[in-house]
Amino acid sequence: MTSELTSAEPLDPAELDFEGALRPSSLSEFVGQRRVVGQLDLLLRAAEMDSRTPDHILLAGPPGLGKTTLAMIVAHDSGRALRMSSGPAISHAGDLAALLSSLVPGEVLFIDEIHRMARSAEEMLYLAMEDFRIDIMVGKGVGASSIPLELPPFTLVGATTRTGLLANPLRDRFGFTGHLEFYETDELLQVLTRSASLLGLDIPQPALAEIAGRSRGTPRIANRLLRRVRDYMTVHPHEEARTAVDSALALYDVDPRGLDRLDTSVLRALVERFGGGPVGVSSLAVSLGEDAETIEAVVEPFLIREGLMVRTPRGRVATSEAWKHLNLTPPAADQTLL
Ligand SMILES: Nc1ncnc2c1ncn2[C@@H]1O[C@H](COP(=O)(O)OP(=O)(O)OP(=O)(O)O)[C@@H](O)[C@H]1O
Repeated sequence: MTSELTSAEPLDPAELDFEGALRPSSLSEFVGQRRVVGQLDLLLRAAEMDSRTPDHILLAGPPGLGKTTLAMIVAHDSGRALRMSSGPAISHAGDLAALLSSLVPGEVLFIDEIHRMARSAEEMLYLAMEDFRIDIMVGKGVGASSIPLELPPFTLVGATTRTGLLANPLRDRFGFTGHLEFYETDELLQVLTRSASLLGLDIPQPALAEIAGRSRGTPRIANRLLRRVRDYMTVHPHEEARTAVDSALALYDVDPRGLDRLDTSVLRALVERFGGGPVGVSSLAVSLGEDAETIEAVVEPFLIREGLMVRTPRGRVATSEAWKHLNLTPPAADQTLL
């Protein structure tokens, strides 16, 4: 299991409060993701000039990159109310019907992990997104009938870590899909500088830059590491800031490149148990007792971006860089795929 510190998911209520306090509330405060931010800005401004509800928006990317934050900003910047739900909370069509029928005109409906919504609800959503109406089934069997229900116009913002799991008809009904990318280190430094100032922490830039470089390209993780470094500095007030960062992060198994315990164990399994691959993600997951979806949605995108793993039609393969990172000798060139 991954540790609390390096998991890209929000975990407990204290964590959520902490995240809430650091969340940027407008597009101008949102660091990075320039392409998606520019596209969203245009979409919102055009809708405002035409006095209509903005098109439905799909936000895709690994956890902790700012999908929920952007959904909140869409509501805030367009002066609309926001309703929040998530795919796992919509376990049948009735849940979605209740949600949709209680929307106020123009409201922004955010559905996190939309790929995990029940299939029957997904089908109901097609009509709701396109025509702002749903058909409610009454009764069962031969006596069943459907009652059409008009909905107020609304903007759906869906978030997913797995676009591939969304049915095409659902994907096609979003007017815009924004793909969020991992952040560059200098962008994470901006996130951390802002967070440190909001939290009233006096941490020098080189120490913040070190945290930024070890945050897996993810603002949520950057903020969480900052919190642990702050704890460390509270307990060891005389330690120099840059050394304190190294000590705090070593304590939580964050390696110099930002790989956490789960990243390292996936890489190790790939190299040591499967000779560097190719291997299927489900075999990797079973060998580690981990969830295949977590590996696919959280670990893999980061290892691929770091140039440590590649996806091939035959499975996942460790690059020679991965062997080096683990201080192991790669097999002879004629045996490696890369
Ligand atoms: N671009 C950004 N600038 C500053 N802070 C950010 C940015 N993106 C995310 N954050 C910070 O990271 C935290 C996590 O972001 P958020 O909850 O929006 O991620 P998410 O992609 O929705 O994750 P999940 O898919 O797990 O819900 C937020 O509390 C916010 O403080």
